[in-house]
Amino acid sequence: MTSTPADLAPYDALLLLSFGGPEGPDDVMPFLENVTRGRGIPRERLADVAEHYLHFGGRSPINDQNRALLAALSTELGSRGVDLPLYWGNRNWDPYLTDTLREAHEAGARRVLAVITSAYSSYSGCRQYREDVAASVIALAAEGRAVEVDKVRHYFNTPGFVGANADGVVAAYGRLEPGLREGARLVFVTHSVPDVMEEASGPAGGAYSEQHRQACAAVAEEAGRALGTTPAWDLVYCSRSGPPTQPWLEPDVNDHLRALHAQGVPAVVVSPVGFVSDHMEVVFDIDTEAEETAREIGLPFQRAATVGTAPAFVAQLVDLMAERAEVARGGQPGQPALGPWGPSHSVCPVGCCRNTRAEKPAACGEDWQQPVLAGGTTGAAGGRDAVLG
Ligand SMILES: CC1=C(CCC(=O)O)c2cc3nc(cc4[nH]c(cc5[nH]c(cc1n2)c(C)c5CCC(=O)O)c(CCC(=O)O)c4C)C(CCC(=O)O)=C3C
Ligand SMILES: [Fe+2]
Repeated sequence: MTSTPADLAPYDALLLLSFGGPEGPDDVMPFLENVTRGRGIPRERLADVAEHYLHFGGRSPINDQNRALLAALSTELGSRGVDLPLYWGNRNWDPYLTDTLREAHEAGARRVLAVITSAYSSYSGCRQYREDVAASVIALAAEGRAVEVDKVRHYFNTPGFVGANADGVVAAYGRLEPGLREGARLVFVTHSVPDVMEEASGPAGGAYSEQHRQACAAVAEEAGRALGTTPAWDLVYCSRSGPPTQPWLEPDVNDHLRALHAQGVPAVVVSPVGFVSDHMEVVFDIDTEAEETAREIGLPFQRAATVGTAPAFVAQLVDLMAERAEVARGGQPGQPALGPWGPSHSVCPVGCCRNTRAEKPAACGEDWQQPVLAGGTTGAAGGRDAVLG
């Protein structure tokens, strides 16, 4: 484990940036309208998804999981002597990002380091958050507030993320009947995305599924060390939406379980490697639907834990913050990464995870420019202290 300087200079605040979710039945439709604004999701799909949330009392698990992650991060930061304020802001629900950044600015924050609750490159998992940050920073500049936001690199191939997933897989194998363990297939599941989003993901396209395959291979290999042999694995998808005419990544997890059963696979361990905690997709699409499919066809099924607040994952996120601060100071920190691609970029290249629908400014990228403050000065480092006194 790296030692973290108590000071994450030049940053003066930290941010957990997430998706947000409804907290009760009355929030469900307004939340879904926020999520799907301009995204071309059919109404029937919205009604279906509203049902998933209502099935759980209209409350998404995601906010409480983020609260737990914030608490775990605070403890880890505190144990390393870091006492920067840690904020939480969402794309689709309260606390909304702009309000959070305004509050941070009010309390004195000028350079904020963000961690996003998504491990992989894609428009939905990365650039859309960067667009949200840009929109918030621009809105605050119009109020005369200068805030700069950077993000940590993608963590799909970091030892802490891979290790925590591997621990979950090993524990799930341990819950299968002993006679079933050896032949049990390891089925990794992530969020499906439209083929066009997959093709635009990362700097050169195709990064979404490739990063997943690299993470899956690393998790399987690490789990294999504890299990005695590396399990055979597949990567499959859940939560397809959009019109049926639009191609999305396949196979769907339910179809895949049927196919495995037909091939004679005796059992499955399902690892939701695409999700950092037990989101609605995990508790509904996997624990409810896919589990039911497995039960229907008589396929023994164990679901591996998501990384959640696993200590190795939490420590990894704090390591990434320390690394990113060193990069911002002009240093060259070690950047541990498993698999062929090595460490992901800290600043997104131009065109990375391109928005295929519209061109919007995106923060944390090579082509991002801090907006001009109301009053005529830029918010860029150097000028801002003079402006704001
Ligand atoms: C790649 C990806 C992640 C990243 C993985 C990550 O960040 O972990 C992610 C996260 C999440 N997605 C979430 C919820 C929703 N996503 C939707 C719609 C969509 N997601 C997409 C992709 C992704 N989504 C796409 C391509 C669409 C179609 C519309 C569009 O092109 O934008 C819809 C609309 C209804 C529907 O279509 O299903 C909902 C309600 C929640 C909250 C869950 C909770 O409440 O616990 C979370 C964390
Ligand atoms: Fe989603």
